[in-house]
Amino acid sequence: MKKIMVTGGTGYIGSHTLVDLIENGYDVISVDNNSRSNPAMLRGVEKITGKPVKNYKVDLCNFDDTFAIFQENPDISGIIHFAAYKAVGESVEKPLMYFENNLVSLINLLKCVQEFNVPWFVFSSSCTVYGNPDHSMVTEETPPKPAASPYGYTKQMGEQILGEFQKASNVQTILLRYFNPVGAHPSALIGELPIGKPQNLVPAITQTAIGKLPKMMVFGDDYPTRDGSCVRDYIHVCDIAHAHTLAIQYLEECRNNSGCEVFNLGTGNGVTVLEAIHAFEKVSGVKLNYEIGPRRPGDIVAIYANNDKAKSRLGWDPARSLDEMMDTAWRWELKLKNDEQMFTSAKSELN
Ligand SMILES: NC(=O)c1ccc[n+]([C@@H]2O[C@H](COP(=O)([O-])OP(=O)(O)OC[C@H]3O[C@@H](n4cnc5c(N)ncnc54)[C@H](O)[C@@H]3O)[C@@H](O)[C@H]2O)c1
Ligand SMILES: O=c1ccn([C@@H]2O[C@H](COP(=O)(O)OP(=O)(O)O[C@H]3O[C@H](CO)[C@@H](O)[C@H](O)[C@H]3O)[C@@H](O)[C@H]2O)c(=O)[nH]1
Repeated sequence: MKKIMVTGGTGYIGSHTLVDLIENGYDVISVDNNSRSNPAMLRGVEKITGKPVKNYKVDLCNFDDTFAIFQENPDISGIIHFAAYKAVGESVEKPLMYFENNLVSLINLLKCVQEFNVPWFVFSSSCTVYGNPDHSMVTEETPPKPAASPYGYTKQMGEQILGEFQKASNVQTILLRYFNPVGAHPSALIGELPIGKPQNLVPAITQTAIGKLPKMMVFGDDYPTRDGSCVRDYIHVCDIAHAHTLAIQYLEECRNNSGCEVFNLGTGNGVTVLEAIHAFEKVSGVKLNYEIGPRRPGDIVAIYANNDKAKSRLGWDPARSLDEMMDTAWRWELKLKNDEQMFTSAKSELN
C-alpha cells in the first residue's frame, strides 16, 4: 500500500482528500499545525473511513521538525501539499507572513523530498494565477497575469519553484489549479470551518441562512455579466478531492509526460453570485436575507475553467451539481450547529 503524506490534512480540502485517498486504497499521514483548522476534523475522516489517521502537529516552516517526520516515514511515495494560508485580504495586510509561511513550508518540504527521494509531488495552486483574464474561460495555456494579492503571488511563485525544482530533480510534479471549491462531504461529518467572519460566498450564505450572520452582501450587481454579479466556477470539494487521487494514480502509472504538469480543476460552468444564492434558496427552502452592496476591491469579474485536460488525461468527471454543492454545504452548517459542543471542546486543542 503506497503511503501519501497530506499536508494541511485537517483543513477543508485536505480532510476530504484524506477520505478519498483512503477509500482508494492509499495509506495516509497528515501534517498540520492546526494554525488554521480544527483537529476534530480528523475524527470525521476516521468516522467516514473507519480507519485511524495520524496527524503530525508540526509547523512545516520548522525544517528540523519536518525532517523528523520523513525520518520516521522513509517510505513516503508522494506528497500532496495543501498546507498554506489562504485569506486574500489578510495577505494584503500581512504580506511577509504569507510569503514566509507559504514559501518556506514549500521549500522545506522540497529539501526533504530531495533527501528522501520522494518520487511524486502534487501542489495546491489556484485559478488566482490567471488574475483578471481577458477571456472568462481559461485553459492551462492562458498566460498568468500579475496576481491580485500576496496570496496569489505565493501560488505563482510556488508553481515556479516547483517547475525549476522538477527540472533539477526529476521529481514527478502536478500543479492543480482549483477554481472555487464549495460544499461538504455528503455524510456532513467534515466540511469547511471558516475562521472568523467568512470571506467566501458559500460560507457567507450558509451562516446567514442559519442566523450566525444577520444578513449578507452581494458585492456588486453592475458588472458586465448576465445579471450584473460576478461569475465563478464553483466546484464540489469531493470532486476536487478525487482529482488528487487521480493525480497520484497518474504519477504512479508514469503518465506524466512533461515532468511538471498543470491541470485546471473546475466544472467548466460559470455561475453568478445571484444564481448561487437562488440555487441555495431552492435546495434549502430558506429565503436568504441579502442586499446588493458595492463592488469588493480586487474582485475578478468572471472566470471559469476549461477542464478538458483534467477530464481527458486524469479521467476526471466532476459530476456533482450546483444543487448538490449547496445542499451539502447547508447540511454541514446544520450539523455544525448541533455539534457546536464537539468543535468548541476540540478548539481547546488548538495551539
Ligand atoms: N479553498 C479554496 O477556495 C482554495 C482555492 C484555491 C486554492 N486553495 C489552496 O488549497 C489549499 C488548501 O486550502 P483549504 O481551503 O483546505 O485551506 P485550509 O485553511 O482549510 O487548510 C490549510 C491547512 O494548512 C494548515 N497549515 C497552514 N500553514 C501551515 C504550516 N506552516 N505548517 C503546517 N500546517 C499548516 C492549516 O492549519 C490548515 O489546516 C491551500 O494551499 C489553498 O491556498 C484553496
Ligand atoms: O459575502 C460575500 C462573499 C463573496 N461574494 C462574491 O462571491 C464571489 C466569490 O467570492 P469568494 O467566495 O470570496 O471567491 P473568490 O473571490 O473567487 O476567491 C476564492 O477563490 C480563489 C480561486 O480559487 C482563491 O484563490 C481565493 O483564495 C478564494 O478566496 C465574488 O464575486 C464575491 O464578490 C459576495 O458577493 N458576498
